[in-house]
Amino acid sequence: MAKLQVAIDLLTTEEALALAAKVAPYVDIIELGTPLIKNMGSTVITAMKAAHPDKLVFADLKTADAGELEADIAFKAGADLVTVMGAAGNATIIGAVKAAKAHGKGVVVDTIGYPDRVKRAQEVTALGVEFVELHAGLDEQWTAGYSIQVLIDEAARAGVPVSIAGGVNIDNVSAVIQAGAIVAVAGAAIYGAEDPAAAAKALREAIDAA
Ligand SMILES: O=C([C@H](O)CO)[C@H](O)[C@H](O)COP(=O)(O)O
Repeated sequence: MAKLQVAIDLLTTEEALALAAKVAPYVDIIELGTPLIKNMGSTVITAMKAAHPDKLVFADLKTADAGELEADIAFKAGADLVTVMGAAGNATIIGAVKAAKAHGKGVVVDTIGYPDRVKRAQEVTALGVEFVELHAGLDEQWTAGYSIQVLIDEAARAGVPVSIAGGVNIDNVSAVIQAGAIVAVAGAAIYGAEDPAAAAKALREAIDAA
């Protein structure tokens, strides 16, 4: 069954915990966004895992170097999954995977900004990562002409475990799952909704029906 990941791009631990409390019944993975971790440090990871020990806590570190060291910090704080940039060297990804194995946790590679996301997804899967995030970041989403269809098409031909992030919402989540993504990542569609719990519930139901 495909998973729903809520991406929390809020800026304080208090706000993140409040949102997670509302949407936890409907999500499998709670992502602490990069701006949130940069603002609050690894303490937000510890607080979220303590509040939701039954969920996978995803620390969106977007590591570009010192893979083993940065991943180790997040795993010690309570993360289950951490991100490393696909644009980083293989040595960085291998280092993070080493830390993940030591903790019994996992690494996700984020392909944001990478020219050929499918090729990189296939390469890094061989390095032992859990899955690869086919990702159009917020800046790319706000660029004229952006469509999530690009990511959906890439997922359909990736042939390796992928998630999709970059404007997932109730109108496109079925296509995201039907394309083969094992995880649908939804940020603004949940935290920006008037009723985040209802938004998460609708996404959960659409995923389960896809
Ligand atoms: O990872 C993200 C971005 O780089 C900011 O941290 C987002 O969480 C990701 O893009 C999902 O958010 P939405 O696109 O708002 O669904």
